[in-house]
Amino acid sequence: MTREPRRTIAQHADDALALVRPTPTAPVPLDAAVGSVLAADVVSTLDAPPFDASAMDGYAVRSADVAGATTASPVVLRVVGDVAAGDPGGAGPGPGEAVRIMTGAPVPAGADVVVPVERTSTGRFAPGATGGAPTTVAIHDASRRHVRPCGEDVRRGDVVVAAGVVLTARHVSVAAAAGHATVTVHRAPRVAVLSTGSELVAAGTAPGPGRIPDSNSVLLAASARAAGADVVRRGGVGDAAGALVAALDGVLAAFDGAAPDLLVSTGGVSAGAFDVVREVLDGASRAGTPWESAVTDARLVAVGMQPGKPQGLARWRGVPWLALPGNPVSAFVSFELFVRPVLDRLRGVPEPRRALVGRVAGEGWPSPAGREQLVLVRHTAPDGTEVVPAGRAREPRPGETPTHGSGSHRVSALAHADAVAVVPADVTAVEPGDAVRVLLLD
Ligand SMILES: Nc1nc2c(c(=O)[nH]1)N[C@H]1C(S)=C(S)[C@@H](COP(=O)(O)OP(=O)(O)OC[C@H]3O[C@@H](n4cnc5c(N)ncnc54)[C@H](O)[C@@H]3O)O[C@H]1N2
Ligand code: MOO
Repeated sequence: MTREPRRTIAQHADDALALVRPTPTAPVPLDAAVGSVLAADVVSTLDAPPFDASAMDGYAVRSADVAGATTASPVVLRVVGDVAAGDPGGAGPGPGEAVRIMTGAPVPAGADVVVPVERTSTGRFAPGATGGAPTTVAIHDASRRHVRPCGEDVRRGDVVVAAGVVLTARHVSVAAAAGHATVTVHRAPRVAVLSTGSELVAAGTAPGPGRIPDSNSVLLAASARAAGADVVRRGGVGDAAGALVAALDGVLAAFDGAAPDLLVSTGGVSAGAFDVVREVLDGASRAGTPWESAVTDARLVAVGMQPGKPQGLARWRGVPWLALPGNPVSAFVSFELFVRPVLDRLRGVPEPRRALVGRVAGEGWPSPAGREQLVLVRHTAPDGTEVVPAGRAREPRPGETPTHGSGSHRVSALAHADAVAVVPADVTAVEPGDAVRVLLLD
């Protein structure tokens, strides 16, 4: 029997990350850029505001005219014009004069104060232009300026959004305000997801004897898509090397002929007689086969973790390939620990690893010696710090013999978890009240 090299989670994550580089960059319209990673700083081409602008609907006046105006002792000015938002500005008030001005309009030359309409004898503006309105106005209070100075918020040349962020609606709105119609982003990673196993049937199909629904390819494809990837999915590849080789070659052309950036498979990596991914990756089995030269950098490893121990990585005709185990919870934690950081690196995230956060165990549980344990947990209160094992759809009934092991087949817990606790290898029991570190799930 050959023993696989034993790796820690951190080592295997490093090995996986080393397979990929960020995708190429290109300018993309703002509406299409949300969710992508910004590849170049957004530098403002404009001042914001681009001119001294009124912050209020009111009258633009000269401060020297209105100093000390009060309701009891107002200053009366002659109204000589209008300036609305979008007007270019134009002639300002002379001494003893006021110009009606609207919020966002450029403050005309000569004026340096805007008096809100409520602080004047007008009280409120009727809709429409000045015609017919009073030609004088009494100013009751000009103690505040209500002018937004040019460049107060942003100066031309300022970096308004820094490279490396995952763009949201907020970021692209700032890019628009800064004068841009496009931003430069990394291309979405192209990811092909394959699930292997002759027992698998497509979701929604009645399984029949010995068969089960293919939930892993749904999980991995949806997870990759939510992480910003373009995804093709090939579910239920049969447990024969030829079928897997054909499926791998098939997905190489599935993105309109462009090569994927990453292949992710589940199943077939452990010790079974029909573990087809192992067969294709394993050097001894590969020798002399038609796919011998298609596989490079292949490693089948035992990672010191539970669940998720058997893992593979390689390149298939040069394309990075992460081979995850088939048990559903194993596939899930493998995605979070190994695939997600690889996707993040591909799409240009500068720090592809997620930080763990501190929580408190609300219940205890046993943990295997010598392996890091990944436990699906849930918070007991929405904003709380206490977590408990996420559980599953139902507990054993009286008289039922509970199964042993890590429970990596119990798919239903995935619907209850909102975090994964990462228990160090030297811990053999988590006690209620213990500090635990968790990976928060989206
Ligand atoms: N003799 C040994 N047997 C096993 C070992 C071992 O070290 N020695 N390791 C166990 C561990 S740990 C794991 S994890 C599994 C991983 O096995 P594979 O990656 O080869 O996965 P499969 O055998 O194909 O499947 C395991 C399990 O998961 C179900 N499965 C597979 N694919 C899907 C899918 N797409 N959707 C839903 N469920 C899926 C499959 O039916 C099996 O029940 O190996 C242990 N065995
Ligand atoms: O390590 Mo396996 O992934 O126990 O279930």
